[in-house]
Amino acid sequence: MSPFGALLPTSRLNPGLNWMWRWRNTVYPKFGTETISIIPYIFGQPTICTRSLQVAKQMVSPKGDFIKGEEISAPVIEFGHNLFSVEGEEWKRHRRILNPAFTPSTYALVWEETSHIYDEIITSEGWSSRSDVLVENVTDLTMKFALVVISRCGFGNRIPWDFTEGAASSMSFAQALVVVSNSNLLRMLLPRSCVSMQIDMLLIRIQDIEQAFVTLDSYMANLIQSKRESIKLEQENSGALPRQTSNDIFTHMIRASEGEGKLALKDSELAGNTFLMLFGGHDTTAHTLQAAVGLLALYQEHQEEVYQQIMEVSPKHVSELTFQNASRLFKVRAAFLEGARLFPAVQMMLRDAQKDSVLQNVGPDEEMTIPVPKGTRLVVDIVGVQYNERYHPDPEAYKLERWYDTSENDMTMFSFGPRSCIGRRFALTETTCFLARLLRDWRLDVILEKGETREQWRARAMQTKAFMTLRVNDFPVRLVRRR
Ligand code: HEM
Repeated sequence: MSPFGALLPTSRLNPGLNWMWRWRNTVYPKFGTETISIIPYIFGQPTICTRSLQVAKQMVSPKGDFIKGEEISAPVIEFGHNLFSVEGEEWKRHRRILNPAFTPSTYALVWEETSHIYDEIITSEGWSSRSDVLVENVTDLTMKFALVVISRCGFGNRIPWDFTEGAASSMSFAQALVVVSNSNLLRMLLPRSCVSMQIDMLLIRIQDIEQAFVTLDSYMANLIQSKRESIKLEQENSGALPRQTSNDIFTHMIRASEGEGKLALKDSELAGNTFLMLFGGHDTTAHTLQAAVGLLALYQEHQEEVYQQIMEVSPKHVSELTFQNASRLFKVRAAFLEGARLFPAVQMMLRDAQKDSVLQNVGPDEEMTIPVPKGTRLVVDIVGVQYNERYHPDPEAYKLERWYDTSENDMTMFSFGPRSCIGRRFALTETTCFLARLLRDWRLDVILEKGETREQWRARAMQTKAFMTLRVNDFPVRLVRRR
């Protein structure tokens, strides 16, 4: 469970990053408990992992015993400290600055933009006159979709669906973001001197990684500069600019970076939070949406049920699918949440014990406690929690009704308590709108191989790979026009 171990594949000798998903049904039953420890053979610190919510809540409590140590936040602080990486009073300051950017008016904007983006997809991809469309790689579609949404609603940057950028450089911003999110761990481990050498394939790849960081750095610097200019202009012309330029998350951050006192962001923190919002607001949502689309395409009867609800909400015209009507689309939201339960993009949450401490209620005997020496790594196994039959009976089964009557506190895929995901409603809004629009127009279906059953498709296509986030392997889907 070290950065080095995380780079190696999951095997009996090394848990790697994918063990939680691969061993989800075996590892805890094997030891007869919901909290286990991993002790390294050769070097490294011991790790305590749990799939019990009682124990998990103690691990992520902001009380102060367990924190995101340097190694844990390293992959997201390349550009500066941010809301994810800081602790205690610093965390409260970052959260107070960013909270006002996540309001109902932000979500109304997210809904409106998602709807526009869907219309742009239909025209730009040439789907408007087609009765049948093959989406060769769902990940490409959902990654681009989530990137365009966060650019428009997070950064007030209204890039069109068919954007082409980076013409002058050899790597586009979108590619750079993907390379950076996939390679942070590798970059942390490799000495920078490797970067100037081009000996073999591996080192050429390292050069790509470096270029991705440079591309992203310069993109973010441009973004910050042009936003500062547009805010200045907006102040001069007060109100003459469109709403998106003044109500997005980024504007809140820039204003804080120009302020003074308690609620001010330093320049490095502005860059750090910019990266965090781009990455956190994009990668997680895209991979969860991909899983949700695959599962809906697989389970036709559930898809039909969701479709019926969409038609009840918008019987006459698509314009009836409004933000105000979003709460009536609870089956659509459930399809996203069940995708996120079965394939949680954030598969684990890590903390380090900063002093000797104790974990309470460690099963199977509820009274049991275990000592946690200072320096121990703690892991909330979100896959384990979400496949725990105590919380989700028949955990491998795809059941949308699990989510019909739930509160936000039950959505463990977004964490729990004060440090839970600040972008939860943002993600739920964009994905509910996108799925509602897509399913209203198209019936989704998987592409089976000759003689393959639907369950065999699930076992083949819906395997995972883990980088900074957990994701399902690439797969195609077919869209068959309904109207
Ligand atoms: C399906 C989509 C998403 C999932 C599954 C997800 C999951 C999570 C989880 C589990 C955490 C807690 C991590 C920890 O404590 O170690 C978290 C934190 C965070 N997420 Fe998300 N997230 C999603 C979408 C978003 C979006 C759209 C944004 C921004 C627009 C975002 C921004 C953040 C930030 C800034 C934090 C740190 C919060 C803090 O420490 O106070 N996330 N997310």
